[in-house]
Amino acid sequence: MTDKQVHVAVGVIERNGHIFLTRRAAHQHQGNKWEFPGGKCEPGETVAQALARELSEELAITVHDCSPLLVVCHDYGDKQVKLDVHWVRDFDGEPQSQEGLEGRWVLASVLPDYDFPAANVAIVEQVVAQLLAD
Ligand SMILES: Nc1nc2c([nH]c(=O)n2[C@H]2C[C@H](O)[C@@H](COP(=O)(O)OP(=O)(O)OP(=O)(O)O)O2)c(=O)[nH]1
Ligand SMILES: [Mg+2]
Repeated sequence: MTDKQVHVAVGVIERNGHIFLTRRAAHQHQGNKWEFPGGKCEPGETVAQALARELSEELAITVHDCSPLLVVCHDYGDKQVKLDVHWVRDFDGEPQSQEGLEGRWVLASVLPDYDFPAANVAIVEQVVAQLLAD
């Protein structure tokens, strides 16, 4: 991982075939795009710890367990990201954006219709393929 690369813990929160998405704020990097909730890993944290912290802060849910799905490295030019994507199926609470962002449950089959950051193409493919296989 290079110095400039940002390590991000990303959660695919799934319940009954639906995935919870949030929409990034206009002023943020990749503003107004839909995303799988998550955020940057802090020094000394495991990805699972970072994900649990971010989802508690951003959505007020308690993650009990998560499992690795895939890692996506992407260069946006202005920023390089390493997205460490995990399934989140074992959690308590109803996700609700604590930061005033738009959020919604989306049926997996319509995920390709959403406007995500470029790095998310591979994630969406994996999620749809896995859920159709279930
Ligand atoms: N959470 C998340 N970030 C994504 C996705 N796809 C994608 O390219 N990103 C990028 C956008 C950002 O450059 C980076 C996430 O960093 P961030 O700035 O939102 O992290 P954070 O939640 O810790 O935010 P902050 O504390 O800096 O406000 O990863 C995604 O699906 N989910
Ligand atoms: Mg975030």
